[in-house]
Amino acid sequence: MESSLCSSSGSQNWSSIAVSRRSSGYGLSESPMPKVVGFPHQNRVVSLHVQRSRTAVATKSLGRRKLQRTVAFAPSSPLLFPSPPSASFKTAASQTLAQNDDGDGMVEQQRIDPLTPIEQASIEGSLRPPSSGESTVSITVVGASGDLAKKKIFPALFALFYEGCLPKHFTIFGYARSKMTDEELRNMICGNLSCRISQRESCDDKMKYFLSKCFYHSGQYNSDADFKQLDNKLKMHEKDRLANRLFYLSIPPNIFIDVARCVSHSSASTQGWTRVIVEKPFGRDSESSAELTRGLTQFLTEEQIYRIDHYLGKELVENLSVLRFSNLVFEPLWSRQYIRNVQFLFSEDFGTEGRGGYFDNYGIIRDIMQNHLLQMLALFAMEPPVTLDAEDVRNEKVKVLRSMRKLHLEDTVLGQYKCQMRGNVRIPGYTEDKTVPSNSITPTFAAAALFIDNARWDGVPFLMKAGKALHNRRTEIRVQFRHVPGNLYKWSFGADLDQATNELVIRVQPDESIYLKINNKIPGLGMRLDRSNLNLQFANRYSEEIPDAYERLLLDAIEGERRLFIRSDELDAAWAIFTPLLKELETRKVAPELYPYGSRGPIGAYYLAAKYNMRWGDMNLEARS
Ligand SMILES: NC(=O)C1=CN([C@@H]2O[C@H](COP(=O)(O)OP(=O)(O)OC[C@H]3O[C@@H](n4cnc5c(N)ncnc54)[C@H](OP(=O)(O)O)[C@@H]3O)[C@@H](O)[C@H]2O)C=CC1
Ligand SMILES: O=C1O[C@H](COP(=O)(O)O)[C@@H](O)[C@H](O)[C@H]1O
Repeated sequence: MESSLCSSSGSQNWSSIAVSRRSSGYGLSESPMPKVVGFPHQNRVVSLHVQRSRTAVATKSLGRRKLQRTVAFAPSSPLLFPSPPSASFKTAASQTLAQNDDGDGMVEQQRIDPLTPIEQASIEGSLRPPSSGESTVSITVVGASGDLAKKKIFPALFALFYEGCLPKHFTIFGYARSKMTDEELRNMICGNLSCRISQRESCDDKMKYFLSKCFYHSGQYNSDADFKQLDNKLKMHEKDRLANRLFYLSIPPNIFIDVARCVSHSSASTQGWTRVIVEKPFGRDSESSAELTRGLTQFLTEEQIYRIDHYLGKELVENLSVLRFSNLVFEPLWSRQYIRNVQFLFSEDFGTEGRGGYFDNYGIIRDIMQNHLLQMLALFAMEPPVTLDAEDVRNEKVKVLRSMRKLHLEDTVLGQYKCQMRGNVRIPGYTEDKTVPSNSITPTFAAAALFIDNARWDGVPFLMKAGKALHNRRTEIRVQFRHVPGNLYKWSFGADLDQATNELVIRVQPDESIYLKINNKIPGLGMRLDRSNLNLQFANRYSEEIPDAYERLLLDAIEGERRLFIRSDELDAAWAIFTPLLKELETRKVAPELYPYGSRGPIGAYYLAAKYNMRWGDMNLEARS
């Protein structure tokens, strides 16, 4: 159980990897006192803080969730968690380093990179171990006065604290230009905090304690002096402990680079790690995305940048690989041989209310398809990774994204919602939003047919559909299987054999579930067939509350687990698929088809599916609940 994992005794000891050029790379568990190991690495020193930690045991090969699984199977096995680790483990870790020194292209290239200020500081700092032997994590939410911070980030941090997943020593800072006292920040946060339904004990006490660890600093986003003041405040809280710092950039993208510079120059940890979570949008197309990456990497290493896509933190997206790779009934079917098409569906039953200013500059393709749906597609379609390590998984994602055909207009349908009457109430259309230009042609709906030109998926349409102001709120992956060859019961389906195809539905939200549509005999003396669902509904099966995506991702960032964050080459590959279409839309000023608020979207989407001889799974009668 996740909750028991975080609450268990080891949760307050943290591993710290100071200047490792590779993210989840090297972790050793040794003694209660942190040690600093310096590795001469040609002209530079790569150093590791080696500290007693449950998570630090073999960090490279055992991620948190792998540990979790191990705990679940053998909770009391002393062999699984040797403490201190065996000599053989230490040797294995040293060999990893030696191998990297010798032949690894990535490290080779890094040898000639100049050190960033953060690295320089960290390297210098790492030669001065902290005197107390303890470590602390400081989390600064930049853009703390904003919507995302209020609704998602602070509540997720509290949930982690509530579950015992934050280390013993932690401090949370809000940073933004708005003037606010610590108390005002706490008042702003507290309305959105909630305790897990399953375990409400000491809820009020925990909230009070958590709020007492939250502080606020007001400053400009481009002011080194303001970030230096933040640094001083952080130091007061960190005392003489080894300080690790996480910055969450919950701000508009045009100020990402200013903040990265200020963090790097004025607020980076000089001893422990410094990591920066960056929110989407990561650019508007291939060029602007590459420019953003170039800007950020002037001040941060790629390993310090955690590009967040909150869909990767959703329970059923995380479950996708488990479903596929650990079930014999699915794994062999996962190819063009058995799968006819795959659909990635996103719908919201509300418009862009309140976010029209942001949205109009991006549109639904950039807001949902290029990131959330494409990330799910990559996880769905990638080849089996060598291990579940971040780099192995991300390598496979990059490969499958690079095998995808570039998207063009003829395989796309665009829509924009218009006003609709509900009884006597008039629900305004997109362009009636005051923050949206009245002649905007930004799509609030899009459907697209994508293809992966590799051996596994050749010819299989991967359809995406995403829209705002539709009839329901739902995110799903639908896998439609091929017809059964020579189906003995085909007479019972009439002319429409499509009625008989098996369909696997992974409902990401709401009402998380996985169900498989099968053909079944209706009980009785006759022979009548019926479509039924083998249904795994999470709410019925599991009593645990499903954690919010931001909880998982924040915890991963604190632990240095990078698997669910987007690497820069992955981002490049993702933009390469959509940029030609986005350019085409801009130059040709393609007008979207209007659809009424609360409807099922433009009719054009049906024709797109028909072009590939398929139907949208969410349009079947049985999917209409
Ligand atoms: N809200 C959501 O659901 C999602 C948001 N995102 C992304 O997360 C980030 C934060 O989202 P959200 O909280 O909604 O954003 P906000 O627009 O609320 O911005 C956050 C804070 O940034 C500061 N800010 C806003 N505009 C500017 C500006 N032009 N120049 C300088 N500072 C500015 C404001 O703080 P102050 O004035 O106090 O400095 C504001 O409180 C954005 O990048 C967004 O795209 C991603 C996914 C979902
Ligand atoms: O990133 C975004 O996601 C939300 C939808 O997230 P969900 O977790 O509520 O499904 C979307 O509303 C927003 O437009 C987009 O920027």
